[in-house]
Amino acid sequence: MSPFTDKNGELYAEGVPVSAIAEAVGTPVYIYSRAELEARYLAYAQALEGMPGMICYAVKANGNLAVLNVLARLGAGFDIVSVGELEKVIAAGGDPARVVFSGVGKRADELARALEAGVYCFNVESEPELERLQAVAAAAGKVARISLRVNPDVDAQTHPYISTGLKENKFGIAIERAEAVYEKAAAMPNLEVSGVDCHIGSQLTTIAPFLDALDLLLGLIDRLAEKGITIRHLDLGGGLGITYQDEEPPAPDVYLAAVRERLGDRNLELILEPGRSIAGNAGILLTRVEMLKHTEHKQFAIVDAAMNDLIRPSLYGGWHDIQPVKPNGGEAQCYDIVGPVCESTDFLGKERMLSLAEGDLLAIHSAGAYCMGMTSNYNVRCRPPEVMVDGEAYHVVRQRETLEALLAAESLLP
Ligand SMILES: Cc1ncc(COP(=O)(O)O)c(C=O)c1O
Ligand SMILES: N[C@@H](CCCC[NH3+])C(=O)O
Repeated sequence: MSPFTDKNGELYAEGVPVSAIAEAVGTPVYIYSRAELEARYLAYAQALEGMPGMICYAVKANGNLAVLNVLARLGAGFDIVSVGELEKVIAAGGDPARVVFSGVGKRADELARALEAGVYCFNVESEPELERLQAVAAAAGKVARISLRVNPDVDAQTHPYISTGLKENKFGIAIERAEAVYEKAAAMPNLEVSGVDCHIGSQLTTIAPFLDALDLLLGLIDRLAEKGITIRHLDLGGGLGITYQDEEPPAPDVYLAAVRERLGDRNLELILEPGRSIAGNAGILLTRVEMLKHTEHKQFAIVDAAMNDLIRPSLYGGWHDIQPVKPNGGEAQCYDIVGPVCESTDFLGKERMLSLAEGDLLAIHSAGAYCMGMTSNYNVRCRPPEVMVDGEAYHVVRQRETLEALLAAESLLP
């Protein structure tokens, strides 16, 4: 059940009326549920029970320190794509030995820092990266554990902007090239070949594309074994979707049961890198109606959150449920919910049937993943604060950005 539910005619986050949070910290504000984050992580951890492996939460989905800390306390691993994410994981109490490092453009200084911190594995995405890592590891006198991210050319059947496992995508090493690159890696003195990795896309709502990719990777693992290259771990990336509207993605236990069946008695450690399916439905964005604008063609509810606060609708046509915090029982009308930014793509939802008045609070659901992390200062708007609800209590886990700080970061010419 969602941690964001109606009680006494208004919306609660766990045991806290969200209107109280709006009163205290203002709007727009992101609100997360600790219980939901924990439940979603544990669903994965339990589905993996009895087999060696790690659930490495994809930090990019939501990298707030408190979010990372909640997961680190449960023993989560982390999937990172930058040294910035690594430092956040460490600051949040995460164990670098449970970190995998993904990403297509890792700088030499990032590789060096990750090696020094002792990350579990580098998910190498190209031959130039392999050579760069060998050089960095040699200079440090260390051995770096690697997997190759293989691009299996599988259609994830998701939005083209968040599909990553097709030939035309920039990610990974083409599966046809993979054996040759593994041979090259195995001959490099400061690299230890350990795994095979893939990540075919995000917001997948069926298991079939994952299993197609898995079959291709298992075939590769067998061919490598014939060449004397032993693969010890398999990283299937993230990608499991969530319900925004009416999607019915499989639960982690169903997904993992299918994977485990395919793996049979192979002696492989399994790594997953879920992001959205852990954080997505653990967060909402709370916004307030500034004004209602009626035109001949349309009715607009102009709210105090905008595309700079939540860009998924503008960028991917992402659909998020929008719900009045205290429904007023009036007659619903058709509104476009838009922000104050000077772009026609600045909308949070279109053609929603709602009964609204100026000053009303609205909750934008499924906003725990890829929302706060993708905020910007466009139109010189300050990034919103973040609040973590924990039972009957709540904590501000990131302050609202201030105009003073924004101005202070820039300077005039001398
Ligand atoms: C390499 C990698 N791992 C994990 C993820 C997390 O994906 P998701 O949030 O769909 O689970 C992503 C993002 O798509 C990614 O690029
Ligand atoms: N930002 C995307 C997901 C990107 C996944 C990262 N590889 C979204 O909101 O759906």
